[in-house]
Amino acid sequence: MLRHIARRLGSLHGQQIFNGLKGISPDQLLSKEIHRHLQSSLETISPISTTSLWPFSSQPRDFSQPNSSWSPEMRKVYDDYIGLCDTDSENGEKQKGPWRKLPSYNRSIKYATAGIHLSKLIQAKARLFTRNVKDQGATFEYVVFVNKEEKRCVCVFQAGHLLEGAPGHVHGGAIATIIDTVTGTLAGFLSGPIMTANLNIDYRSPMPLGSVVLIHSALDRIERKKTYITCKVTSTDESKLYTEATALFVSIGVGHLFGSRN
Ligand SMILES: CCCCCCCCCCCC(=O)SCCNC(=O)CCNC(=O)[C@H](O)C(C)(C)COP(=O)(O)OP(=O)(O)OC[C@H]1O[C@@H](n2cnc3c(N)ncnc32)[C@H](O)[C@@H]1OP(=O)(O)O
Repeated sequence: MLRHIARRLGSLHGQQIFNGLKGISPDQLLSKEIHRHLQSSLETISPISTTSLWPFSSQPRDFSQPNSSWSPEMRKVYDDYIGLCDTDSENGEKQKGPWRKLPSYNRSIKYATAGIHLSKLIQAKARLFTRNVKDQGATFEYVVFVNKEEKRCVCVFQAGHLLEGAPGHVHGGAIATIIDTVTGTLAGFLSGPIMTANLNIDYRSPMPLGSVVLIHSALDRIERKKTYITCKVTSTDESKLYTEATALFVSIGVGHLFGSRN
């Protein structure tokens, strides 16, 4: 199917996409591309050439950029981590930092080369659960920073008013969602395409709506197809523990999503 779609796109775009897929199975295609993009800078998608006839934008929107709904606390933690990321110095040289901010799109497929175009063709109405509400600040505001060397990440998360569970506090399912997302992002970054097999959560303290918290995730171990991640959710000064979790992700070929076992 992907080759068929690429053939149609390729006819619009100088055969670029289809030629790139020759000899590669759909499984290999997305596995390779998604993994390569996650492992590399994750900064931009390689855009395919566009013509004025092409109705779609070629750059996906990064949802993990500051916006007016962010509290000063959210912005301060974000700025602190940005200060630890790769930067361009005044003389134009790259300065290495231990952290990297990951972009966040409203569909995972957008991480793949030409994924923004494929996303218009495959289940076009689908949206990532955590990025499906347009009202900024209403649900999940979050940014993930990853430290590749230490195989861990930190997510700055501001919980919006539509995430209520117990009165005035964040729903346990919403907390599970953001934990699944952050631990899954780290597992995907380290191991390529994965799915959640197991998620264990201990809720230690209620999290007030509007809270800004840190979600610390780290690799525990990798055994064959299994990637084990540990997770702690704390206040931004790390004095308060809200939640602890462990997660198991199993590596998949993309064919797994279409019913084939490999
Ligand atoms: C893109 C970036 C940004 C994107 C940012 C977004 C990130 C979002 C991340 C969210 C991800 C999700 O929510 S995913 C949605 C929720 N998850 C699902 O729907 C998954 C449904 N389950 C499945 O499809 C399957 O059961 C799998 C893939 C989990 C496992 O497939 P399988 O076919 O059973 O795997 P199999 O090869 O037999 O097993 C491999 C090894 O894992 C072990 N194993 C398998 N399942 C389990 C289990 N539940 N608990 C313990 N161990 C297990 C086996 O014993 C074996 O161990 P050994 O013999 O090697 O010792």
